[in-house]
Amino acid sequence: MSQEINKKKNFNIFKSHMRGFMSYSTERSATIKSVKIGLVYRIAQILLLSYIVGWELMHNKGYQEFDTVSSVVTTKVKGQGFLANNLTIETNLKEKSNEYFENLFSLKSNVEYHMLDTADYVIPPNEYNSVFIMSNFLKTKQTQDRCPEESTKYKAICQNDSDCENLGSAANSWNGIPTGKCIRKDNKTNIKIFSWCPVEDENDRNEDQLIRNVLNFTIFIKNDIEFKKFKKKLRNVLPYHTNSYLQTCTYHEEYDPHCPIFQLNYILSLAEPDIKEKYLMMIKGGVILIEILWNCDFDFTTKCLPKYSFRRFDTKETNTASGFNFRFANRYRQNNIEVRELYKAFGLRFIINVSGLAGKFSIVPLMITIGAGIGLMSISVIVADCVLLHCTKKKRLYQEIKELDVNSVLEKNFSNSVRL
Ligand SMILES: Nc1ncnc2c1ncn2[C@@H]1O[C@H](COP(=O)(O)OP(=O)(O)OP(=O)(O)O)[C@@H](O)[C@H]1O
Repeated sequence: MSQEINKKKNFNIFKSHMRGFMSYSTERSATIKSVKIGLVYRIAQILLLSYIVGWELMHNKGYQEFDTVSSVVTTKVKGQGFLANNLTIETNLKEKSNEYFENLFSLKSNVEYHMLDTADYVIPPNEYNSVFIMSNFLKTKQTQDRCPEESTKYKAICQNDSDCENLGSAANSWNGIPTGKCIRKDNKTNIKIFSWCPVEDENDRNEDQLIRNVLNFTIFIKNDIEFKKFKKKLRNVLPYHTNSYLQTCTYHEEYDPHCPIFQLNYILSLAEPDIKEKYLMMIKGGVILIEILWNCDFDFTTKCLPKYSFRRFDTKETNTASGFNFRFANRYRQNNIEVRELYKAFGLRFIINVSGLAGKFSIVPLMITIGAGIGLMSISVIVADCVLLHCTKKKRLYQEIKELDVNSVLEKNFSNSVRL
């Protein structure tokens, strides 16, 4: 008995599923004369239309196809740097006034100078999308020998030879190999090492290691770009930029925004507005990003001009690991002994970053934007339907009209005709 009931139940479920599956809903148009619904519908239409035309078509240039920039950058630095003899820098730099720093880097009439040019202070001479200008350095003439380790190194100071044992990993950052002995020099007793001697001494810093006049150096940035899709090649050296023009112009945001020659002082004043920080950067080193932006619209013109911006990339002066420096050495033989001049170079690393996007009218993106816009317009119907079916007094009636069940109408009509 119960088996038969179950069978019947399953058959009924199957029948209702089949009825659902075998039904078809078709669109039906119903005109509702209501100011409120009409207003909601039109406002939704206007908003969508202004979004499609204003934002997608006009602002996002939905009628254009785009291409990103491919670029090559080369640089050339010019300017005369000077080393002044026998003047010392004071150590408490952070407490010094701006005038003190200005004095350090400016030229003075009463001192003897040693001149440096681009081949001396640009290291290495040529780099990809980057240039390093040395503004300060520490030079140590060295030979292979045994000498005291620098006092600032961890565990480098000793009292007697027994202190030279069990150094562990402390000696990893040292200048040479510990010999296991102490050595006394200049009223200090330090561990003796086998190394390039004498070792570099950070505390022995003279003003003559600062390169004066650095702020007046100029960088010529030659930037060639290409938008492959549009077969367009452009450069930041413009047709009216003659050699004599390039030798005299310097970039200025307002007065000469297209001159590709940049004065260091101008770049630094935009990248680091704090004057003291600017000078500390030249003493301890720093990194500056030069951004070149090519945003081009080739609809009505084939011309396009770059925009430059400058910002400091490294973190400002902190007590640990601030600044930017590296070492290099010049080697030669003197009296048949190998000698090297070790340079610890501090300076400004300029990184040049080129980005850009070009757009040009094309029928395909225009059609895609219009098609997507037409699709979006149906949202206005959804909004009006929502208000109609859920926020009006006659919502039940509207729901019935909207979701009309044809079978029930047919049944009603049939019973009416029978009655007649
Ligand atoms: N950093 C710079 N500051 C000022 N002028 C520059 C700078 N770099 C190049 N110039 C000048 O721009 C012009 C074009 O430079 P480019 O390097 O193409 O030619 P160049 O004849 O090899 O230059 P040069 O021999 O003077 O280094 C030259 O007149 C050059 O002197």
